[in-house]
Amino acid sequence: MTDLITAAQMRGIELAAITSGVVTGLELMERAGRGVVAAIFEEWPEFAQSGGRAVVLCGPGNNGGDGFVIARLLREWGWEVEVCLWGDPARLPPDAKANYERWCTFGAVHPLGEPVFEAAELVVDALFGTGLTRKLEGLEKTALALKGKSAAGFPKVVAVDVPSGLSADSGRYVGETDVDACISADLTVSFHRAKTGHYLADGPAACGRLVIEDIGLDAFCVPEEAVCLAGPNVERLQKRGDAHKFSHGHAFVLCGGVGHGGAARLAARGALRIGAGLVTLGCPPAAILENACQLNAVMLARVADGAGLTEILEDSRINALCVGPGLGSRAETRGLVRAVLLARRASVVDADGLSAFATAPADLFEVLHEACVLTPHAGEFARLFPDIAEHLSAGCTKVDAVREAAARAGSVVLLKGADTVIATPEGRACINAAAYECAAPWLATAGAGDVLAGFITGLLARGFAPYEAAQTAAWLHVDCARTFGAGLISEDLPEVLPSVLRRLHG
Ligand SMILES: NC(=O)C1=CN([C@@H]2O[C@H](COP(=O)(O)OP(=O)(O)OC[C@H]3O[C@@H](n4cnc5c(N)ncnc54)[C@H](OP(=O)(O)O)[C@@H]3O)[C@@H](O)[C@H]2O)[C@@H](O)CC1
Ligand SMILES: [K+]
Repeated sequence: MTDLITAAQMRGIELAAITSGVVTGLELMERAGRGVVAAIFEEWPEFAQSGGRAVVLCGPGNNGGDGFVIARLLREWGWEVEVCLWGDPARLPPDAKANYERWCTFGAVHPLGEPVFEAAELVVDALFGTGLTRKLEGLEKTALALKGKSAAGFPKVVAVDVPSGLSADSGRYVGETDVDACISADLTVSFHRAKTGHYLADGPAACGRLVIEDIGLDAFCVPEEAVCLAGPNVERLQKRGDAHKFSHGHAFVLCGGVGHGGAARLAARGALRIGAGLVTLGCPPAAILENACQLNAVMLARVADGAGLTEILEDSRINALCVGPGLGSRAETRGLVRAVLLARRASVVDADGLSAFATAPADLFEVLHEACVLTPHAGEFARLFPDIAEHLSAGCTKVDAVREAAARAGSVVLLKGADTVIATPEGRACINAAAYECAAPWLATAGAGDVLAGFITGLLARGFAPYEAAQTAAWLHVDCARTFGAGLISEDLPEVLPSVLRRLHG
């Protein structure tokens, strides 16, 4: 599992290293600068062969200090380097000042004005890193100039730690800085561990490609509350040779009325493909014929209302439920959700199952329990947790928002997006990022969320714990989309799952 940390956690690790006496701040800055230059040459090997012209933009803190190191190292490689500084050199922090003074023995430092980048092959953004605390102003002309590349794609823009303007925690532009006033990089080089902001919100688009350089801090522990990148539990996904269908559980998916069964059928298909031993679709009596015409391996049951469902759930072998996809705003929806949750089985509450409680979220929280997974998209989340959604708009990170929501709901919450965040009531959290080498643009398609709900339900039926089920399902969902590629529609997701599982089990 890849750990992700916040800016404050990174500062804590750096401080622990420096106070332990094993390394100085100056040495860490040297390692950071060296790491950036190594990453640049790895990304563009031609830059290591022949020197070129580089402009290094340095800011008023230690990010700027890294910039002075990079300028010196590039110059040693034969590059012609120009350095521009934002702010007053007399006010640089000590390590940055030491590297500023060292650079001054080689070349000039210009005030950051309107640099001319046309002739540069490389621009290094060492303006602001993890210390950006407020709205960034005055960078508009520079940022815009950098967005206009030559026909050959120059200059390449490399951000040190984070592209200036972006929050290393939330992945959003600090203080609602206009995106045009922020740097967009081709490559971002960060240190020790990726930060949550590299994967959330605007982070991936602003960072370009992301490389993490080791600066020798591994002896200093990652904090317990670190977030990780989601990954599948490959071992648990495998099935034992001696098992029969009931040992893989029985998933039950609630279905909408006539003409509204597609979403639940997609979920049911997902649950079956991911390995639930049996899957039953529970639909209103009038919709039996419609569903019978479309289903084979998925079984059918009549469910008129909450009371009818409670009767069916007397069969204790039904061990995982999915309620919400395609249920609509029928009067029965709330009753069905209540019946599902009062049965105290592992359950996924999605889509209309969540929206049904928009006017009275407390009624839902009252019956939720720790074996549930809520899978809202941003709109459903805002309806259930309006105050938390406001914090999110005000700059709180998506991780913190989902943690807060999970604590309130007393259930696992999975907030969908290209940066899906999953959290438990106790504060464990992971990000399933469809970004960088895992980008899955074709996943933004109708019904994809229904299949995800089905995947989670299927894993719950197989006995996965809720957080583990949500994490593994979310990862597989993105991997299915990436494996299928262009032209993906939701029906394809369950069908491509076997090849994804085969690859995983190699
Ligand atoms: N941690 C580590 O292990 C390592 C860290 N390293 C490097 O250090 C970087 C962090 O350095 P940092 O803490 O000095 O912060 P940084 O981003 O340079 O900015 C701080 C300056 O910006 C100013 N400022 C803030 N907002 C502003 C605004 N809107 N407009 C204008 N000014 C604004 C702020 O001013 P103040 O708020 O104090 O008034 C302060 O002067 C990190 O990203 C990495 O590159 C590596 O060397 C190796 C290991
Ligand atoms: K930067």
